[in-house]
Amino acid sequence: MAKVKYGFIGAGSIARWRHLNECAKINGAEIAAICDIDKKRAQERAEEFGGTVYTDYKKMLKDADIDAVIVSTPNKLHAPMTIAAFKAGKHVLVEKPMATTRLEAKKMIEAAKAARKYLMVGQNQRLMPPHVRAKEILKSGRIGKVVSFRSEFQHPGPEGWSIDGAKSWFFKKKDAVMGALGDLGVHKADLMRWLLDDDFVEVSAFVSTLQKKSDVDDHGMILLKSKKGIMGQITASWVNRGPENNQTVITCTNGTIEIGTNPDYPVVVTYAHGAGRELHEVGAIASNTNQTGSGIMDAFHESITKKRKPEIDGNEGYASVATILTAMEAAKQRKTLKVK
Ligand SMILES: NC(=O)C1=CN([C@@H]2O[C@H](COP(=O)(O)OP(=O)(O)OC[C@H]3O[C@@H](n4cnc5c(N)ncnc54)[C@H](OP(=O)(O)O)[C@@H]3O)[C@@H](O)[C@H]2O)C=CC1
Ligand SMILES: O=C1CO[C@H](CO)[C@@H](O)[C@@H]1O
Repeated sequence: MAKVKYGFIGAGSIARWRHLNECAKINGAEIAAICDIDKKRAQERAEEFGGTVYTDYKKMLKDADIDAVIVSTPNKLHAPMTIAAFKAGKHVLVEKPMATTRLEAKKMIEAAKAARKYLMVGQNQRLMPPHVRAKEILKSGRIGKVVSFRSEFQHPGPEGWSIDGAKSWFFKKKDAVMGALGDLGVHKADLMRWLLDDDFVEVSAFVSTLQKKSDVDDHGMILLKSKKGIMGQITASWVNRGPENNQTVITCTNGTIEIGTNPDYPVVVTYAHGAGRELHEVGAIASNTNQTGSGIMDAFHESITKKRKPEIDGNEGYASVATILTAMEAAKQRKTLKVK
């Protein structure tokens, strides 16, 4: 079988540490092209991983040999680049948040349908080994039904991740549109929808901008209610100066699951009424580096080669980003809103 040829738009942090790295290790995958508006950056990546260098993604998309495209650029560019890639007949893996408005997200889904190509969204928290284990435990039914949860993603801010440090686009409304809620909260909205096998129907939220360098929110909290009636809380923040906090605690009728609260045991189950504990040693929760589970690139490649719709498709991406967009609206209006 011929190799699947991939083109990368955006050669920054996530492309470098995850997508290109993972792609280079996949049998049957070829890094055919790397595009970045910063030519030097694209050239550096191409020296390391191979591929033709582009600075204009529209030119790259004209290459008929490229089968699939990975969009990892500032949020605002996700939708136009994805739609252009579908028009050029490519499959697309787009980073989260998939879009910055509901309309854009819908147009991306329609464009995928019209092109008969796959759209996958980079909501990679679902693939982290502790989260996969927690899902298995919940599914087994041994700790009963979920009642409530809290899930947090707090780290010192994108300057530690992004290629441009404190000057990064993440802090600029014109490129990022959303702040910490859109950046980290969307991971948690997606994770919780998937873990609970449920959708959020009502939200209220608070957001603030605590750092001068940011003109988007950098600290936010959402209260959520699901279709099944589960209530929970998501915190997303770029102002935590301690170690990264990527924790989830799920309370069920027969016990509690803690994910990421104990450094030695990423998943801890405590049964109700002193009926014992389970300590699970299962890999790490990691975004840009040290990923120990299978990555999103592998999942995307598998979907293409096995001709199977990606599990994290456009509709999944839509439901997660719509939860966050509604939370942002709820915060602004100081109201509880129905997720739409
Ligand atoms: N799933 C996950 O765990 C993660 C997801 N992400 C997501 O990935 C996306 C990218 O983030 P990250 O890699 O950290 O950001 P970076 O800033 O490190 O990289 C983005 C790159 O895109 C380039 N770029 C900007 N405009 C264009 C354009 N028109 N054409 C081609 N390239 C362009 C930037 O160049 P320049 O700097 O010159 O503008 C930069 O090199 C974000 O949406 C983020 O939310 C990020 C990290 C982890
Ligand atoms: O998981 C992640 C780690 O931090 C990055 C910068 O805030 C995010 O964009 C990313 O999704």
